[in-house]
Amino acid sequence: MSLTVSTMSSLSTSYKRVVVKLGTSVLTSGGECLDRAHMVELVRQMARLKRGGCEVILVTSGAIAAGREHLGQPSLPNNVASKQMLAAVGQSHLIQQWEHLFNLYGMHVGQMLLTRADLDDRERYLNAKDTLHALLNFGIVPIVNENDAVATAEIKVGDNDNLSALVAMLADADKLILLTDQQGLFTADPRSNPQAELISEVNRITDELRKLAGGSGSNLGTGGMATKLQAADVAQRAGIPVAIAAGHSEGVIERLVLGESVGTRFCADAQPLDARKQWLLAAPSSAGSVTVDEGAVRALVDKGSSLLPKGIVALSGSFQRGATIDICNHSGRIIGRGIARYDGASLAKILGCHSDQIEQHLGFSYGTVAVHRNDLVIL
Ligand SMILES: Nc1ncnc2c1ncn2[C@@H]1O[C@H](COP(=O)(O)OP(=O)(O)O)[C@@H](O)[C@H]1O
Ligand SMILES: N[C@@H](CCC(=O)OP(=O)(O)O)C(=O)O
Repeated sequence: MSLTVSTMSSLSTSYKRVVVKLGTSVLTSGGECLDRAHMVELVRQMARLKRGGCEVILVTSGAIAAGREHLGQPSLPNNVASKQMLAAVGQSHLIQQWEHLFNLYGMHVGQMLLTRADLDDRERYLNAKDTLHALLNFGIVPIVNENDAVATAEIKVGDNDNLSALVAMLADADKLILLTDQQGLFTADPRSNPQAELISEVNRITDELRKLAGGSGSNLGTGGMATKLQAADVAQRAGIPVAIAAGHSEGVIERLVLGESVGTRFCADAQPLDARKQWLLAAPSSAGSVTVDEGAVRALVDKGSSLLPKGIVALSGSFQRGATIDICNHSGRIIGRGIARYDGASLAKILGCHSDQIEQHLGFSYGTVAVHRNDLVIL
């Protein structure tokens, strides 16, 4: 069978670029193998979208499931090495499937396997961005997954929900669609709470809402609703609206981009963070942390001020000037992340100091702030 683009109708939408994330639960339909019939249907919808002038980026899970399938569902220890081995086997089969299916619709695909380390420093982040945009400019569908085979705890994003939010930012997407095995976010995990109700719209992600979102109810998925909410939070703040919906609802991608209310919708923030702060929010792992006093918390959170050495009470990690550091409150909760204007050793000498004492303590000064508000994002 060979379809061509000319045999298909297109779909007219106001969106210019969407990221579609497909969880393992959708790609396997809850079973042990990739559900190829359903994958065709999802590609059909994405192809229609593309034909209507909307670029599509696919973030796909399923490498581990595909590896298990290809090796005949071996019984392996449930450890990282087994998962990495399965992902190494499965990723090539997964991308082959996607390539084959998109080719049926006359479309080319390009594979991008990322880890957090690839997005950690701003230059690498911008490189990844360039590649993504080059694929899109060439009319190619980028297909992204985490590079599980090499990702260790320190360098991995860890779940494809958060990865899809990073990709949506990299791509400057105007919609992020997270497809899973539930209709959306419920008031409790519907697997264990049949009375749970679907939440159709979320303006702000609050701590109460986070408490409703549990982990994965299956042993195939990673992260469950908790990571989907983290992803929605990041995307919202970058000005990207998000939908969580069921991958098996009929025509779900088409209906979402046509503006139909399907699943749970997260509105984009009216005042999105600028590009540099988006990167800070999303990408870096931090090289150290500072603990700040309550006055500093108020100044940072309520007034949007810079962090001064005076507000810092403790410091950990040995970091360079220019490193990304976490900012914690007295109970150790990370309240922000920013770029240090002083290296850790110097900062340790001036914490608690008034601005006019800095030079006296160090014999030099890079200015009065420890983390400038332009280099600071509140979490
Ligand atoms: N409040 C909630 N609403 C909906 N689903 C929830 C909730 N809390 C936990 N879950 C679980 O999250 C699962 C979806 O996440 P996950 O298994 O990681 O799927 P995917 O492979 O699509 O990423 C659901 O099957 C459900 O059991
Ligand atoms: N990168 C892994 C999937 C990780 C993940 O987040 O899975 P899921 O929760 O099903 O989206 C894989 O390809 O198997």
